[in-house]
Amino acid sequence: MTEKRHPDFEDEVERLGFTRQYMDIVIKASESSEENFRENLKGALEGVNFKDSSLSYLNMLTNSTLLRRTNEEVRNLKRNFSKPYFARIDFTRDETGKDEVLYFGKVSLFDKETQQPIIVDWRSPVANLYYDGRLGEVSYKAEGEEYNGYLSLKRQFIIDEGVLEEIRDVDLTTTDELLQKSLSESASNRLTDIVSTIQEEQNNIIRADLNKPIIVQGAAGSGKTTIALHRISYFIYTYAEYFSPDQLMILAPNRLFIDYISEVLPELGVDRILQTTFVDYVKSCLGKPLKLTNPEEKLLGFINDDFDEPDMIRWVSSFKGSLDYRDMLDHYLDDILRSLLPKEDFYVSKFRLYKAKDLSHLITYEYRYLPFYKRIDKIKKVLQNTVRLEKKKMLLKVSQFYDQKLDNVLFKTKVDPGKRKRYVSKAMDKKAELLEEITKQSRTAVNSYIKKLPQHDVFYYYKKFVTELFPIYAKGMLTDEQITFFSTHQSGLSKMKSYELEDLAALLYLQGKLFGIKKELKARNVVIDEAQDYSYFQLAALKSALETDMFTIVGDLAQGIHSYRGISNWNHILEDIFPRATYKTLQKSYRTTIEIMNTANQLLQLLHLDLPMVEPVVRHGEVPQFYKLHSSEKATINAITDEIKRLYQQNMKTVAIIGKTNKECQKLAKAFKKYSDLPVQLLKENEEINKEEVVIVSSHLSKGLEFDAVLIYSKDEIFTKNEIDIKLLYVSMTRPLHRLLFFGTDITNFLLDEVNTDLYKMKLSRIDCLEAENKEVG
Ligand SMILES: Nc1ncnc2c1ncn2[C@@H]1O[C@H](COP(=O)(O)OP(=O)(O)OP(=O)(O)O)[C@@H](O)[C@H]1O
Repeated sequence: MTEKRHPDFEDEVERLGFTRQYMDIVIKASESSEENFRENLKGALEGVNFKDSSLSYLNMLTNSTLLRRTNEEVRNLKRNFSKPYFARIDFTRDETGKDEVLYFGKVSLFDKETQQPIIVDWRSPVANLYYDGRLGEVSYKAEGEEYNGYLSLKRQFIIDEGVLEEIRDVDLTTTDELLQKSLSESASNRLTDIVSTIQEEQNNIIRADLNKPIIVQGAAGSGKTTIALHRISYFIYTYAEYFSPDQLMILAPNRLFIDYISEVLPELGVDRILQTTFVDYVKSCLGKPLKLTNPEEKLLGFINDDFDEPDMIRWVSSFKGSLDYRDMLDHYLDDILRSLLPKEDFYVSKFRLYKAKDLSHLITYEYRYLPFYKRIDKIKKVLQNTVRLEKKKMLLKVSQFYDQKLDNVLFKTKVDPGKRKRYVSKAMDKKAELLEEITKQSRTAVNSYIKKLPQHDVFYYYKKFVTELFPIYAKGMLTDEQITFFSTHQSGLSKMKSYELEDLAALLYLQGKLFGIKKELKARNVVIDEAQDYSYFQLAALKSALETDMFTIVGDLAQGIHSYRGISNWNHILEDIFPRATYKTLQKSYRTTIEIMNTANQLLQLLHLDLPMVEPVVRHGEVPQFYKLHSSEKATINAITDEIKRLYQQNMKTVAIIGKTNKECQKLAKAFKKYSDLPVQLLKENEEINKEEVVIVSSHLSKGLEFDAVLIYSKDEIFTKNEIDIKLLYVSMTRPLHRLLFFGTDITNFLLDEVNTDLYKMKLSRIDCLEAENKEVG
């Protein structure tokens, strides 16, 4: 049922030709002036047979303006010109009994004459039939209505540079060959879109209720990042009228990762979305530079067992990420609010225009929907309005009062003229003085009144809390030992005028509650990747500051290398932070081979997490191989270089060497520069990956990335059987698409002694073999 012998092949070639010509004409119509368009069209139409369409040459000429599209649409058409669609379905609609033939691609295109779709966008509701529907009776939903019908054909196309290469009809028995083909290809160092091979379980996540948050626990390589990006694309398409892409935000673990996903964004039409990291985002929200201790140092401290009191350090980190900490801050916020309530009534001159009690009521109740200092702004406006309204009245009252007095004196004949004169002059002075006072105070009273209220920034409030007030709020909740440790820890940071990553949730939370977040930073829909490394409070603070629960949260607890500050289960998040969320899991891994996944799965079991084993999509490869390091550095580098060259010969395009920590990687990179002719790139967090070079990257930074082949290297730093190490090793082992090699002083460096021996191979490098042969000959 494949290749060029397919009976419909010629028809499909013709259809593809027609589609491309139509696209070409639309592009030209949109880009050129009317006159040029006519000229161009003559050329474009030569030899084109529009037998399938009702378009005629004349029609096209008269409709040239109708063909015009927006710049964005033209850009999309151009982008997809070489591969306009990837699939087709034949669907007979119950309602009308009509047969519909629909081609799915990454743009939509309509025949202006017949109003028939030439290409249907993969995000349209009817495309669900392709992703979800088996052949036979099927249905799909669009705008709340259900449509039924009969699906008689599902066809996939492989089109390369505008040429139809293959057709495959998918039925119940055939496996998804397009998926197999796509998975066997090599990694480009950038994520790609998968619209033509989205699987049913993934489609369910992409299209899950867009009005609800979603949390996805997905195995390594199950497509979480990819699916999250496709869901945004689907969201933008569905809500194009209500949302603009700049109201969405992607939070990625680091800059390197943003670069890694950046290629897929324009392909999916979502490149206008704000892409940032949690740290950068919080910094923008706080609006002031802040010094942050290097979070990796803490991770390394745990990895290397550097801390005197590791349990307490771990406790502080996890406490600052907990909802208990948030609750404590809520009590503190109650007290801050109390401190902001006015103590004095508001006067202009002798006139009391507002009672403090009433203003407090406004702050506490009427404006409770606003951040505290926004409420004060409101109060300011209320007072300014009141003054404006009352000013005339006050002036009048004073004038009338003194005029009356003066009248009385002037008409009292018995009064001594000298006395009267003095009285009049005094009264007139008093009147003038009061009028002036009212006029002046009307201008200044509000500002001076508001100025008396506490005016501090978020850093002041937070610092006061952690360095002074903490024991008060923590009393009864924490032990004395914990309180003392916390206070000392924070004072140390404060002395260095520094914060640590774990403080950012609290700072963001306080900022949101006290001052609010600037409009341009207030995303209405947020995607969080690698969410297992977030703390509960980080998620709660984002939700609170952004005032929305529209989050797409994807992660994998098995890769939670920051679990000392991160989350350990999704239930807590579902119950306490996002109760409206849909929860889904992805168990299939699309990245790597069965052989590599089997080995990684055995490590996963050491973690005793309540997670099922990862199911690799059926794709075989070589079992992972272990190579023993040489005693001489030079010989080791030679052996590794030789193996990498062999990998390149086997068409592995991207190769990475992963070491446990950056220190191990630095040493290796140095040795490589000395002894190897292969160019290497020691990857840093803010760098782009260079495809041409062998990437050397530390295990924690490799999270989320993928390469054709991965060598895990361990000389000075071994992976021990503690939780962080197992996770780091698991992350490293799940990066390759095709090949996994271990280079170490012993198999125990990689916990391979915990793995069935048939799941990996002990190998001698070619250089070792040669040496062994030489010895024998000798
Ligand atoms: N349906 C699919 N068709 C083709 N390729 C797919 C599909 N789903 C996932 N992939 C590929 O599998 C690989 C892993 O995807 P992705 O990086 O999104 O997974 P992940 O769950 O985020 O992984 P990790 O947690 O390990 O970082 C990518 O190369 C992606 O293109």
